[in-house]
Amino acid sequence: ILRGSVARPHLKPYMASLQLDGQHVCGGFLIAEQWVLSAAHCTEETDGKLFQVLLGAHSLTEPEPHKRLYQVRAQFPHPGSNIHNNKDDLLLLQLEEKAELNADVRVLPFQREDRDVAADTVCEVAGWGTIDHSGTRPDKLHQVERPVISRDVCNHRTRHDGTITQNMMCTDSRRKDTCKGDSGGPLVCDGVAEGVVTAGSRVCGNYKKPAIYTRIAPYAAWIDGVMASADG
Ligand SMILES: O=C(O)c1[nH]c2ccc(F)cc2c1NC(=O)[C@H]1C[C@@H]1c1ccccc1
Repeated sequence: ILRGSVARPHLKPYMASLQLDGQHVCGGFLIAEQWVLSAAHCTEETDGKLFQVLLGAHSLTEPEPHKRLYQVRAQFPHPGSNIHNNKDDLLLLQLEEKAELNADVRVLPFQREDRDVAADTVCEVAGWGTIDHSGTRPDKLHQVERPVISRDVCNHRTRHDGTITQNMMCTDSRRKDTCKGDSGGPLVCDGVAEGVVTAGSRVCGNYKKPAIYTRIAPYAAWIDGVMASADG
């Protein structure tokens, strides 16, 4: 998160850190007791290894009362996701067991009504991604508020030039922005997850390249289907 602030500890109890060998790779969030939603691109350099999911954390390194690392039983990248674009950039992770819910570990509801969030709506995004242009990685969760921008503005030829589909949405990236390592985290508007930070490589903090999110509502049926089919 660029030019945000350290989050209030454990006030975003749905946040997950997807880790490999103890290293944060991407964000994610708890959508059900045994399920985390993230971004499919985050699995690109894992050569088939499964993530581990850290829940209940504020600091990535310090001991905290409800912090716990969960094993992943299975990972389900959306079948339409691919390395060439940001389409269908969603990843469902089934935890090895149901997460123990408590003050620091809680499910975040996601939007099921497929309607665009109005432009200028101020939403919030959090993550353990880079916090400055030299790529400093934070130990604590950061957050930032960002206004939604319309798909038309985001698709302008000087911005993302028509690549933003109906299943994507954008927020203003002037100075304050998401950045590498924040991908997979939720864009939260009025307490509901509306989008997932896309994990395609993208410049951060440049107003000409707004942040891109996968809208969740269009994928509600896919999410429900995967959760229902995997012994759950
Ligand atoms: O965050 C992203 O946008 C993104 N997209 C990807 C695609 C493939 C892929 F193998 C990884 C990623 C990845 N995450 C990262 O590189 C994470 C490792 C870097 C990082 C940044 C800040 C703080 C901690 C760790």
